[in-house]
Amino acid sequence: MSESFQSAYQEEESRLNEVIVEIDRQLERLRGIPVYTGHDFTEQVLEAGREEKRQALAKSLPEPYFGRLDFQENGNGAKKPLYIGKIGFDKADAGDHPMVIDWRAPVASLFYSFTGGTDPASFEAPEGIIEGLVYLKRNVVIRKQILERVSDTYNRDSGGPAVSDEFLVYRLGENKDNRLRDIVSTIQAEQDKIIRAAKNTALIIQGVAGSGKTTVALHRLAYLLYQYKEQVTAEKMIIFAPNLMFLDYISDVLPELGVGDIQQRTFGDWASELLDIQLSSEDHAQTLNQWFETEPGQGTPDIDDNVSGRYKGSLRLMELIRRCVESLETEALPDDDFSPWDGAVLKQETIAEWFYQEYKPYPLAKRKERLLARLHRWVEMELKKSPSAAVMKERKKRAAQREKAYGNRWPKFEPVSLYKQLFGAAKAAGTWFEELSALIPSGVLAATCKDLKKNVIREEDLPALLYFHCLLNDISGDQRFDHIVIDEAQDFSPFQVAVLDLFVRGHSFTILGDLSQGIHAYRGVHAWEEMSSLFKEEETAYFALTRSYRSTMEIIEFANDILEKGVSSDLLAVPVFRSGDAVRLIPYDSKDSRTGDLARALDTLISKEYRTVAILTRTLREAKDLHEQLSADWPDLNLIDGNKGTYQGGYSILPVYLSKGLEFDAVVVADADAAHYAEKAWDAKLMYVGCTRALHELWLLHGEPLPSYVMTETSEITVNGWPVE
Ligand SMILES: Nc1ncnc2c1ncn2[C@@H]1O[C@H](COP(=O)(O)OP(=O)(O)OP(=O)(O)O)[C@@H](O)[C@H]1O
Repeated sequence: MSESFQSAYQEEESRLNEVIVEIDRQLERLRGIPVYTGHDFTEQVLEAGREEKRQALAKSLPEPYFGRLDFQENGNGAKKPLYIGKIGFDKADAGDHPMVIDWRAPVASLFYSFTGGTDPASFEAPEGIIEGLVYLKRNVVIRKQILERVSDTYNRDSGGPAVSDEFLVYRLGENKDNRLRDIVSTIQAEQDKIIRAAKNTALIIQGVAGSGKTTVALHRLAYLLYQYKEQVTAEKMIIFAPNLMFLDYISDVLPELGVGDIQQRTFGDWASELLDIQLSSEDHAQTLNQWFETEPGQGTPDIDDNVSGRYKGSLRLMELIRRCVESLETEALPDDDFSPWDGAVLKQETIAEWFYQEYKPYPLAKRKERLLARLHRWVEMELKKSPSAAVMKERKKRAAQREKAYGNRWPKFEPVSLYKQLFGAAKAAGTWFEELSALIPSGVLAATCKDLKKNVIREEDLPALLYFHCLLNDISGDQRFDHIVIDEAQDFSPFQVAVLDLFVRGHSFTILGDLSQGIHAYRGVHAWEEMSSLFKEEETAYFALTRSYRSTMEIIEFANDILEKGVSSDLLAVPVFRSGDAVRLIPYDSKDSRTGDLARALDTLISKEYRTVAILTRTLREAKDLHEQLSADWPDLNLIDGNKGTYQGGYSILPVYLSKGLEFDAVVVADADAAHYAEKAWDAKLMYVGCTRALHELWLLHGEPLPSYVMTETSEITVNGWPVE
């Protein structure tokens, strides 16, 4: 241990003790105040504040901070060490600066945005830009109040070098458990920009595999809650993610950041609940079957804009629906007078004036409702003019029948009913439906009509149904969001985002994805312009994350090669300098040895004490078969088949397409050969997704031949055959 390191360690240890004593002191004081349970409002507010503080202090006690930045503000005295933690707090007797600064505070942004050199650094504070000099950037690891590591990543005294990746590499080298974790101690400058971007912007983020998209989105939510406390609440923020297992996998990050109550849903769940409709239970499995389970190696059918999912996610359908509702509005009103009994007449022109002028600000369903209520009030007024009670009774009876009949002459302003009419699955309320239906691609029209006649509603129908809903009804205050995160957004459609935009205030979106992982291209976007074009230029911002933090350099270079050769993509990842074992390409000894070889691979990797290991098969069928064959020897081996809502970690077998979003210490790609992965961009993307799930070690077991996009010849990156035992 060098002398300077020893003194840094001692300095930090004594500072840590000081902080712990202070937290204990404050906690003791707060716990000594009896909990207020009375009815006095002011006291209740004070008690809530004390309770929040008690919890925050107790939470920060085991690890009060993780970083230190020595900063000297221009024209404002001496350099000061700023300690940065997940939760900020001041010294009880108000010292001249906080003991620990919340990582989300403006000054803490320097800890992340400062990349080195000797030039002055600056950050944006509420009072304006503050400039100064950074002297030291230090990471510390504290666990259970014990100082475990001190790592200086920048020291001005050493000539002002670039901030080093040493601490980041140390963190990335750790084995992962079964959950995504927070990264507050190592957020990178490019990620920090996204986390702290202004709230009312539709951020679109293209990030290579492992660039921290999901992680960054979660940190951004925590930041928005801190920075815009007056404008946003956790309950009014939502994360859309692809499935329940993925939501479970990411579910620890927000609580770690001290944030609760943010809604985490799949789009299908949220939309079908809002519309109060039941989605077809077979839809999901049928879609996956159609696209992923057909004969592997043959490649998927070609995808164009008239494929059902692409069309139903398109702005073409959105426009059709808008026109449909526009026609409904012009044609809805019955074109004759209303007469509740012979001799009483409410002129059509009067009704039209109510509908087209007075109630114009309301959406259609509300206008109809208001109009019929007013018509009823008019009837009641007229009834009062009856000459006798007997006549009144007779008129009342007649009026009730005619009001009902009149109401029935109006179209039903109900999404499913209108959608069925548009696709020819129910009798249309007007000829304009047919004119619009003729614009729908014939294959989509016929298949959807067939489904709808059987009341089968699929997830791909939801944007259209939601849009009908929005055009016909009010979106209530409690249905509106302060912010929406869309993860794996390459699988979302422009129509989905356009409809969600109606539910969020100020276009406040974080939309993250990776086009290279667009394996659901039959429904997702093929270019980010499809989404950015939904917003005005000043409402949206685009960021690209190119550094990949998950995998070793060898794995990233191998995966980049798949993209270059198989997808002709230039969205390549830049690795952090973290070297590991070469990627292993292992031919099966023979066709019969496949199961044995995969078992051997699993056994070898498990014996290396990785906490998470996965075998990725090309199809679910193969995953199930293999799981059955291997589970006798490994009873704890999980089969991930897309039906579970939780993610257990440990050792898993799953089809490659279900691995998207997850990561494992070691990955075995089973059957990485041309018989399973065709010479098509889509298959290369599947292979890319599979390979980029690995943190430390990647093995590909295969028959012959390999697809052309699998690199074999670069000895620093790949090696052939089993490790020598
Ligand atoms: N700044 C960072 N410091 C430490 N670890 C990081 C950092 N950024 C990302 N990581 C780690 O990299 C891994 C990938 O992160 P994440 O899953 O958020 O990436 P992603 O871009 O969503 O990946 P993919 O698209 O491949 O699913 C995680 O283990 C995460 O903790």
